[in-house]
Amino acid sequence: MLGEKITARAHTNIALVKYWGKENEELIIPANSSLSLTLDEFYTDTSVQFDESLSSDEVTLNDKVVDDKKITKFMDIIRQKANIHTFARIESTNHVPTSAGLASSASAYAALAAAGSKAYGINLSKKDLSRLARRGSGSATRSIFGGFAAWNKGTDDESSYGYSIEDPVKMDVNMIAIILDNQPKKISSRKGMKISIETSPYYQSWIQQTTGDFQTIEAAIKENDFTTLGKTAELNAMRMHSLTLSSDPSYLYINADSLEVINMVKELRGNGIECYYTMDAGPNVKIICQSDKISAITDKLSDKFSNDQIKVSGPGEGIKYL
Ligand SMILES: Nc1ncnc2c1ncn2[C@@H]1O[C@H](COP(=O)(O)OP(=O)(O)OP(=O)(O)O)[C@@H](O)[C@H]1O
Ligand SMILES: C[C@@](O)(CCOP(=O)(O)OP(=O)(O)O)CC(=O)O
Repeated sequence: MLGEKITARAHTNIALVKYWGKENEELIIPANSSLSLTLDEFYTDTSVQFDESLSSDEVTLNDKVVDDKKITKFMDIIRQKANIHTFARIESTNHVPTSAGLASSASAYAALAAAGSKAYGINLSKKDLSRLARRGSGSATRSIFGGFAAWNKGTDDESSYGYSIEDPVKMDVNMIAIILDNQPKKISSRKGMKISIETSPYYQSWIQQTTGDFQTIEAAIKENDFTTLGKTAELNAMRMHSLTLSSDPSYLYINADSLEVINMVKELRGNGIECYYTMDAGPNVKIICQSDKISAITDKLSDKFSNDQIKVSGPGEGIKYL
């Protein structure tokens, strides 16, 4: 028997308050709540169809056959919920560089959760969809929602879920991603955050600080206060990266090109062009700015980077079926 083929689209999100560390690795319960902006330019389309003639899941990612145990493990969670033990054909296309700190795992598992659950006949609310997506990759919890979204830390599977803070977004806010390297990173976020939580002597301070950053950014969104949002997001990102430096062994996602972009942002700011930077588990930098500053920033960036390395994105929408 062949099930119905279901296709879902999920956009990536970039955290303004980062998730960096798990309290429960199996269930992916984070050590802190996080908050993000979903982006319209980067997304994943995934289709799922179960097929009784298959003896294992058949997965293609960007038209290439992949053998990824994480995907099968995730599909097993869906199969268990649906009580259907048939394997599936899964086709996924990333309109975002894979594994390069541009949150491909966020859009990937949000799209797979939505397409997979529906293909196996389970209808989930957005909250339950976010709990399911979380089991694939933590940041995917937030990609179920558009605009500003959050992931409530919680303490167990039930209480650790995503929710919308504001969608559509009222604030004029954009992100400019500078693609410095589109190769998969050497230390995955999963591995990196594990080293940090286990060895950084500053980890507890991070938890305290990031709880305050969450409240500050949440209030800034409500008050349409771009300056506080940008400043706090920049600080939060660097606080996260300082955990990587203070870990044993220490590691670093920031490279020489990232530093060059960071310095450009500081220079632009010094010249009255308000903008802020954030970075995830890879060297690419994302600049947070308002619409009237985009051309001044991209002009400056184009002194050093080519046009196809510079991607401007506004707020994106939440999960949808195609
Ligand atoms: N469309 C997809 N479907 C299923 N799995 C995917 C897809 N795209 C990426 N992945 C998987 O997601 C993982 C990449 O996630 P990883 O967390 O390392 O990087 P990232 O998401 O790009 O960056 P970040 O650390 O900022 O989240 C890899 O295991 C990759 O195979
Ligand atoms: C730096 C981050 O982008 C880390 C994201 O980590 P992942 O969600 O990729 O990790 P796993 O849950 O282990 O799959 C910050 C964030 O998105 O909040």
